Amino acid sequence: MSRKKAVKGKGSSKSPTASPNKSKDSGKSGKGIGAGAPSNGLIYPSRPSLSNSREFYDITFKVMLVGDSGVGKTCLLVRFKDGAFLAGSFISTVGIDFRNKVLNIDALKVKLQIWDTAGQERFRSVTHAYYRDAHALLLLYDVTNKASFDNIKAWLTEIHEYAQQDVVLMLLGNKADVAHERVVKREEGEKLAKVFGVPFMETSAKSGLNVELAFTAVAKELKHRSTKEPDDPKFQLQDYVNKEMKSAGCCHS
Ligand SMILES: Nc1nc2c(ncn2[C@@H]2O[C@H](COP(=O)(O)OP(=O)(O)OP(=O)(O)O)[C@@H](O)[C@H]2O)c(=O)[nH]1
Repeated sequence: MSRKKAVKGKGSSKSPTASPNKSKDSGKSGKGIGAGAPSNGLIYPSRPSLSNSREFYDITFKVMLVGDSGVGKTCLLVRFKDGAFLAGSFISTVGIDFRNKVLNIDALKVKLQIWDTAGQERFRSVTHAYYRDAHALLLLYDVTNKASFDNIKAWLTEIHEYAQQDVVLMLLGNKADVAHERVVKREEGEKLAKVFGVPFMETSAKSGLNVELAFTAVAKELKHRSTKEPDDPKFQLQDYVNKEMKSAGCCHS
């Protein structure tokens, strides 16, 4: 499969929904983020709205994929959106790209607008500008690349600097399918996540392991936060993920 990545300023040839040049959400839903929306970017249409994939939704959130170049951000998004794996030669994302997906979460249609950022250092200033609007961040490293794991601390520093304080954050160890080249143990990922107090799991864009779960868990947390009554118990993202993995029998890669 030939691969093309987003080119900042020219829109994406990879995704028909994406164009950083257009107003956010392309205005196709008539409910563009920022247009009459509260300052936190949440959109509560008075009646169900159309996402730009022409699916109705009740509420929408922005999720950003971050992490070193090559960890699999684009592949994770494509797996989630299209159920396919982008095999073959690796073409780095240029700038930023987004795609939408509507999920059914507890009787609500939740639209995730998922931003795929370029991991390369030279695009950092472009991606910084998008952090403050993100409701959730999926921070990826590659279990076959120690440097990408070691860089997680630097990514967290960057996130604390640029993202909203209450952003939903999740650490993902991607490429869990590659047993023979693994250099970061699952336990190491778990330990690091514990130190920083963030939920964690391993994923594989190639096999699909935990991909749907990662996005669903984040969508559940966001939906819970935005609809919960003061007395409602807090949604425990890590507990939810652990329970789901256990029931799917997929705790280990
Ligand atoms: N085996 C395996 N390979 C993967 C997986 N995810 C991504 N890859 C491969 O890793 C390479 C990089 O994937 P991308 O998704 O383009 O990486 P990226 O994080 O978007 O990189 P940048 O756009 O530069 O930030 C590609 O060759 C993919 O085929 C995975 O889960 N398993």
